[in-house]
Amino acid sequence: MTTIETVSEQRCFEGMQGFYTHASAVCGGPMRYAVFLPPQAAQGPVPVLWYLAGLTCTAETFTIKAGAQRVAAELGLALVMPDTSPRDTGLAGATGDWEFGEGAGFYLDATQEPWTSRFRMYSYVVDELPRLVAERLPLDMNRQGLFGHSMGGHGALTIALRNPHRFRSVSAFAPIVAPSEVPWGQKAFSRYLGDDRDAWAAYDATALVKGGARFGGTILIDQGEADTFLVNQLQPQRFETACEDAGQKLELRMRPGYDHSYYFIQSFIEEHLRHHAAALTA
Ligand SMILES: N[C@@H](CCC(=O)N[C@@H](CSC=O)C(=O)NCC(=O)O)C(=O)O
Repeated sequence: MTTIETVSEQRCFEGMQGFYTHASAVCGGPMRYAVFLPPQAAQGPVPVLWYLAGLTCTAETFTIKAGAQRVAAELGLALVMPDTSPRDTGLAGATGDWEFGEGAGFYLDATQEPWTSRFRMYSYVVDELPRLVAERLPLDMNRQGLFGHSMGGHGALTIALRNPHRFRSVSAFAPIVAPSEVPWGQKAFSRYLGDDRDAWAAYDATALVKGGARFGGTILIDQGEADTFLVNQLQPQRFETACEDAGQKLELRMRPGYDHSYYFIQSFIEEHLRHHAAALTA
C-alpha cells in the first residue's frame, strides 16, 4: 500500500479537513491533495465529490477559499481536492508561465517529451488517486460526483463525459469548454499532446459531445457575465450549442456582475453542492 504522509488534519464543522502527500507512480513524484470528511463518515461510507481547480491553483485554493465545508458537512459529502499538476519537476519550461506546466496540468496525459513522464493528471485523477483514497477512507465509490473551475471545469466535464458510469453528477464554474479553439487550450495541448488535433478531441468537452459522448444527468454550469476570460477563453455558447444539437441535458446559468474569482465560486457553491447531493444521496 502506498505510504501517505499527513501534512495537517484539523477539525472542521464536526468533520475533518486534511492535507496529504504521497509518492505518485503515475506522475513520477510526490503529489499533494486535500480531503474534507463530513461528520457522517464516522458512521460509515459517504458519497465523494471531486473538485478540480484551475490555472495557478493548488489543493489549497478551493479548500480555503470556496467555503464549501459547512454545507458539505450538512449534506454528508466528502470532498477531494487534488493538486493541478506535479510540482518541482525540474523540467525546463515547466515553471515561469502560469498558463502552462506546473499549476497547469489540464487534466490530460501528455504524450510529448519532456512532459509525458510527469504530466499525467488524467490518469492520476481518474485512476491513481481514487484507488488510494478508497483504500483508506470511508468513501462510497459507487456514489461519486465531479466539479471544477475554469481549467478544472474543463477537467470535470471531460472526465465525466469519458466516464459517465463512474460519476452520478457533474457541474462546473466558468469552465474552458472548448480548449482546442481558445488560446489557453491551444498553448497547452500543442505542447502536451503535439500538433495532431485528433488527439486533442479526447480532452475537449465540446468535441466529445459532438463526437457522441453523453452524460446521463443534467450538466450544471454557472458562468459570470463580468468574467474577463469569458470572451477569449471560456466561450460557453460553444458547449451550449453542441449540447442542444446532441440532446445532452445542460443547465447553463449566466450570472450578471460576477467575475472569474473565488468570490463568484463562494456565491454559488451551496447550489452546486445541493445539485450533487440530489444525485449522490438519492
Ligand atoms: N494570472 C493570474 C490569474 C490566474 C487565475 O485567474 N487563475 C484562476 C483560474 S483561471 C483558469 O483555470 C484561479 O482560480 N486562480 C486562483 C484564485 O485564487 O483566484 C494570476 O496568476 O493570479
